[in-house]
Formats: sequence, C-alpha cells, structure tokens
Amino acid sequence: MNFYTRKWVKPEDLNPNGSLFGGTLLRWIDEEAVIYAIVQLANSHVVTKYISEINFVSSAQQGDIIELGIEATNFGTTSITMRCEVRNKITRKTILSIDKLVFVNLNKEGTPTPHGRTEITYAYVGIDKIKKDE
Ligand SMILES: CCCCCCCCCCCCCCCC(=O)SCCNC(=O)CCNC(=O)[C@H](O)C(C)(C)COP(=O)(O)OP(=O)(O)OC[C@H]1O[C@@H](n2cnc3c(N)ncnc32)[C@H](O)[C@@H]1OP(=O)(O)O
Repeated sequence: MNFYTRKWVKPEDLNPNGSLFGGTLLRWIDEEAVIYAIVQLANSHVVTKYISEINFVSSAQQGDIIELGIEATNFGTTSITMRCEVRNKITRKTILSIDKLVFVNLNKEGTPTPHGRTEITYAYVGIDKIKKDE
C-alpha cells in the first residue's frame, strides 16, 4: 500500500472534543481515492459508488501528522475497488481502515463504461493521457 498523502491536523479539522473530526477525515479519503482511481483508470470521470464499513480505530489530535494509504484490490469491468488505511506518520498507529471503496468509470453521458484495466499501474501516467470530459 502506498501512503502518498500526508496531512497535518490543524484547529479547523477538529471536532468539539478536540480530536480529528471524522467527516473531515472521510472527505480527505474520498478525495485521495478518487485521484487514485483517476490515475489507475486514466479517466477523470469516475464517481464514488460504494464505501464499506468504516472502522475508526483510534483518534488523531491537533498537531499530529497522519498519512493516507490507498491500494487497488480489484479491477472490475467498469469499477475499481480499493482499500484504505490511515495511520499516524510518527507512531504508525492505525487511525482508520476501510476494506472496500468502489469507484465507477463513466463515459461522457455519465453511464458506466468498461475501463479495460486489470492491474495496478505503478509507472507515472502522464496527465495528458487522462481522459477529461469536454
Ligand atoms: C489527476 C488529474 C486529474 C485531472 C482532471 C480532474 C478532474 C476532476 C474530477 C473530479 C471528480 C470528482 C468526483 C469525486 C467523487 C464524488 O464526489 S462522486 C459523487 C458521489 N457519487 C455519485 O453521485 C454516484 C451516484 N451513483 C450513480 O450515478 C450510479 O449508481 C452509477 C455510479 C452511474 C452506477 O450505476 P449502476 O446502475 O449501479 O451501474 P451498474 O452498471 O449496475 O454498476 C456499475 C459498477 O458498479 C458496481 N456496483 C454497483 N453497485 C455496487 C455496490 N452496491 N457495491 C459495490 N459495487 C457496486 C457494479 O458491480 C459495476 O461494476 P463492474 O462489475 O462493472 O466492475
């Protein structure tokens, strides 16, 4: 699993108890996962379809540095399934885990369309190769 994104937990990210707000963390994960899906499927028109059980394992506090990890676990016909783990960068303690995030590859009309991908792309995919809607 690659931990590409690091976040520094700031005052505006906190809930009234002073720990990292769960909704903020989920927003960061959705964003991270959609970028991962766009790169893997080489298409900018992908949407979040399904997110499985979310396990908030431990909390993060102001000042903590956390990192978000995403890994593709299955390439379907029109979908990609990923798993996610968030951990404290310093202690490596798990903060959250999600077993399944499913994103669907869409065409210009917004209909699910085959992506033709079968395995993880590790090499850099040029941004010019990512299909964008016109
Ligand atoms: C890096 C450079 C970028 C440059 C460029 C930037 C562009 C920057 C763009 C940003 C983009 C932001 C995007 C953000 C992410 C949102 O915020 S997306 C917003 C939230 N999501 C939505 O609004 C989606 C709403 N849902 C839908 O529109 C429809 O459900 C969908 C997605 C079109 C799918 O329709 P459907 O009838 O369920 O389709 P169906 O053919 O039955 O299934 C499609 C696939 O989903 C799977 N599936 C269906 N239901 C389920 C389920 N419950 N569980 C698991 N899998 C399921 C199916 O098995 C199938 O997969 P395959 O077997 O083909 O692999």
